[in-house]
Amino acid sequence: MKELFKGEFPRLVLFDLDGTLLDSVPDLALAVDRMLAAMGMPEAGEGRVRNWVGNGAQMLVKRALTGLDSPVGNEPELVLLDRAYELFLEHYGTCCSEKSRLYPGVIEVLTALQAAQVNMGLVTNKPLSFTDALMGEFSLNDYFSITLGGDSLAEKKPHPLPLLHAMEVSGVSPEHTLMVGDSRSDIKAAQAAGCKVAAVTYGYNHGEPVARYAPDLIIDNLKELIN
Ligand SMILES: O=C(O)COP(=O)(O)O
Ligand SMILES: [Mg+2]
Repeated sequence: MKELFKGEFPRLVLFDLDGTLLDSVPDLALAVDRMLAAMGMPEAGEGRVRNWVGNGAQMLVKRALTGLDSPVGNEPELVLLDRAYELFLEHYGTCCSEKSRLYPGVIEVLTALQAAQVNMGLVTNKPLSFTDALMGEFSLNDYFSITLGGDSLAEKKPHPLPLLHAMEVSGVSPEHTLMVGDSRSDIKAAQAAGCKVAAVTYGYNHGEPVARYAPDLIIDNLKELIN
């Protein structure tokens, strides 16, 4: 990544959570399927849920209720959505760290960047309450000076607001900032915020290759950031 910053480390690295640091789909699928079962609907399964993660919990629930990747124009009824969302929150709260695991190299990379005095932030679309719980569970808190969830601000990724906010709070300009994520939302948010973006190939990008969104760097393993 240093090649993107004139041979230096960036001053600020913003990480996405789901699909970038944490393989969270097994537990998200568990909660979605428990929600669907409670509503008398057929289960979706991990394979389909994998394509539905990345735009926040509300959108995940909408996709699960409609079975559609893009439910815009086919919105579920509000009472149904409210009930389903409530059930999802309840179930995910009980299982969010059951099968989820950090990807290989995560702690090594965060430790190396911290040692190099790079400022780090976590910018996820996951609701903040679950984000906080998972960060505690996986001992991630000490690495990040700022954590933003999908419900922390008025907009979430792909809107640039959370990235711009993290930069402002950290006192670092876009030209010295790198976003690291797994989906088109991360890439689009970074491009709109004017910072560089590295995309991992192993995460959840709605079944599309990340290259389609032209990130500045594509990596198969997080450790490539520090090599
Ligand atoms: O949609 C989600 O909740 C996951 O969000 P993230 O990939 O931004 O961490
Ligand atoms: Mg992600």
